[in-house]
Amino acid sequence: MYKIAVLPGDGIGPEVINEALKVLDVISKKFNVKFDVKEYAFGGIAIDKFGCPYPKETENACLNSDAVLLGAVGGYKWDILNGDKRPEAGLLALRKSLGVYANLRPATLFKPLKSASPLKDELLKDGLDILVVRELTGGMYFGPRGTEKIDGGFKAYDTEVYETAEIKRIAITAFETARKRNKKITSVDKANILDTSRLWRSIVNEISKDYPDVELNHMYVDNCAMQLIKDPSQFDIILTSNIFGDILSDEASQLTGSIGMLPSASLRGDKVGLYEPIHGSAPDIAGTKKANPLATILSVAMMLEYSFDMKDASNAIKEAVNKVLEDGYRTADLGKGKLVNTEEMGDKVAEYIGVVKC
Ligand SMILES: NC(=O)C1=CN([C@@H]2O[C@H](COP(=O)(O)OP(=O)(O)OC[C@H]3O[C@@H](n4cnc5c(N)ncnc54)[C@H](O)[C@@H]3O)[C@@H](O)[C@H]2O)C=CC1
Ligand SMILES: CC(C)CC(=O)C(=O)O
Ligand SMILES: [Mg+2]
Repeated sequence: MYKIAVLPGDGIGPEVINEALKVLDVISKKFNVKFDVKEYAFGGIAIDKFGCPYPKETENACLNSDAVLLGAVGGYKWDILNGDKRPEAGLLALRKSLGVYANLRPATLFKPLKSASPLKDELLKDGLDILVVRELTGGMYFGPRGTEKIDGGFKAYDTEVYETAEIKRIAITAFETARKRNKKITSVDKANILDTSRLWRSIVNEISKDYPDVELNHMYVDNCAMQLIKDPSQFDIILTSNIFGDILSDEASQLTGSIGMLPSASLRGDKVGLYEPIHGSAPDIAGTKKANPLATILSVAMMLEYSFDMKDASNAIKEAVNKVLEDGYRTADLGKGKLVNTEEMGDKVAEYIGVVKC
């Protein structure tokens, strides 16, 4: 029996989580594994109910679970709040409390979605399979920040801080992962300007000495943003900092057809893993049944693989997603096809996994 703390969150979060749980239920029956699934308040909804985005009860449940499955947080309603009072601050606190420093974001193009990608056919002939390995518990989002009143207005600052140990461990994750993939890493930084990036680069170079079989190159982040569109086939693993990984993975997602396709796993060695789609709470489409649940469903596939060592079950989900897309079913973000809403897409994946619908 695996204990899963589920944090639906805000906006489309609960909508996509419903579909992910539908799929998990089918997996439970097909693979005869029990999941103890409990939902907890998190994000804006927790602010409304308890006055804080990451209540103690939720934190205890997450720390005592085998895995955490998250929808998304945030929304217009809470945009007037500042700093630690915001739903997004709860997200940072969750990641920090679990210590999940390694955020794996696979940008994979499912073949049936080729026409939904903005890339030309010749750039997609070998498909698209990039893994962004993003440092998740340090850097700009966790450095000192503040706003102070000064003559003539205000002064606001955010600070990027990285220590050797933080860079070492994420670099090791990337090199170990590279050995299981195509042995190629592009480390992305801004070492022509930032001290943190120069430290990043020197430590990545140092770690690379232990992995002579893995090809390493370095690229500035502005160039990387451009190269991703120009020729994404040059990338296999992109190893980068918290803020750069956040931005580049949203960009990479678009090459796969939609941000609604990208799952993620946030890991820390053998500790509790956190699984979430890379997208946010999409308040612009919340309540319209337009949300694509596949990123969250694919996050369940990552959970099965990384936290529960259930590779067959994980593959069953990925194959079902591919088949559903092959048969032409599309949520609105995926372009032309047999238009389905959020629930219908979840139903289709559940059905295609090969168990009687429940
Ligand atoms: N992990 C999390 O909980 C995250 C939360 N946020 C929060 O989410 C809120 C909205 O942020 P945005 O910048 O608009 O980013 P977003 O990722 O929520 O949405 C960006 C665009 O992509 C679309 N989109 C996102 N997910 C989709 C899906 N599954 N299916 C179809 N379309 C989808 C949205 O409709 C929107 O047009 C903010 O409060 C933000 O802080 C943003 C990113 C991550
Ligand atoms: C809302 C941010 C704190 C995080 C984010 O955009 C992300 O992790 O993708
Ligand atoms: Mg983001």
